[in-house]
Amino acid sequence: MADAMNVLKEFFDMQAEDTKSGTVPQSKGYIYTNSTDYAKDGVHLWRENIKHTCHPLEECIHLWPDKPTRYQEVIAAYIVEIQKLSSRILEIICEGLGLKQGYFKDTSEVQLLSSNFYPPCPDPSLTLGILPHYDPSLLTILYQGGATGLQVMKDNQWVNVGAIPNAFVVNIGNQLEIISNKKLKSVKHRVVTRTHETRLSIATFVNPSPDCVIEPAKILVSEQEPSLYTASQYKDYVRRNNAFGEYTAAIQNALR
Ligand SMILES: O=C(O)CCC(=O)C(=O)O
Ligand SMILES: [Fe+2]
Repeated sequence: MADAMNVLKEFFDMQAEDTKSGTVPQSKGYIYTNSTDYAKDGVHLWRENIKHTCHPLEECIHLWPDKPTRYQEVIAAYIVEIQKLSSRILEIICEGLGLKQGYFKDTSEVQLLSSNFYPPCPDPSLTLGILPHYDPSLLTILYQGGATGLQVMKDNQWVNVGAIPNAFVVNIGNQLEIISNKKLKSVKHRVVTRTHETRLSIATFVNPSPDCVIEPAKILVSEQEPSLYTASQYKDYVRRNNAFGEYTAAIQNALR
């Protein structure tokens, strides 16, 4: 975990030196953004971000940044562990919902990494690190080191998520809400900025493969509890909801 954080910090430090403002959206590879492009973003978020797909690992690893030189090796090792962790968590959720073993195998194949670097912000009242949103994933495994800033919506109030070093935050995403027919609820969250602290986070979205049909599990639907969602292929869901904002198309291409 520490290695992954270090290599991402180095990556963000290198961008500060040699990247033009705005974005490097590529149809394959990775997407780096540093919201300094006011006009285009509309909202000025206080963060830099890198996104790339991690599945299948052996096919996409060479499309990731090659500087710092250890990036590919370190992040691949991190992703392999995250994949094991998310499979375990999904097995337990599966059991908890009373679904048959292995129910999530096909729906949890694709990992998408999204890492954010939030510099200190001179006036946190003026901007956010990331706007309130729900994750379009099945699950999100978030590592935030010991940093604060993440908040979740609970009973109509923003609640700070404790900054526990060496702990992962596990967010339920929209797909798990659909499959569980809302027994599990996708969590609304945001990141606030801090005057003196930096924040580096690594979110790994555990996503269904694009063709996978997502719908409430049959066993969770009955006359008393009718289905609350219609079936949809994950790729259609992503397109319809513009799930990754202006990078939706680039990410869809990368996942193909
Ligand atoms: O940077 C964070 O801690 C939050 C990231 C997040 O919510 C996201 O990428 O969806
Ligand atoms: Fe999120």
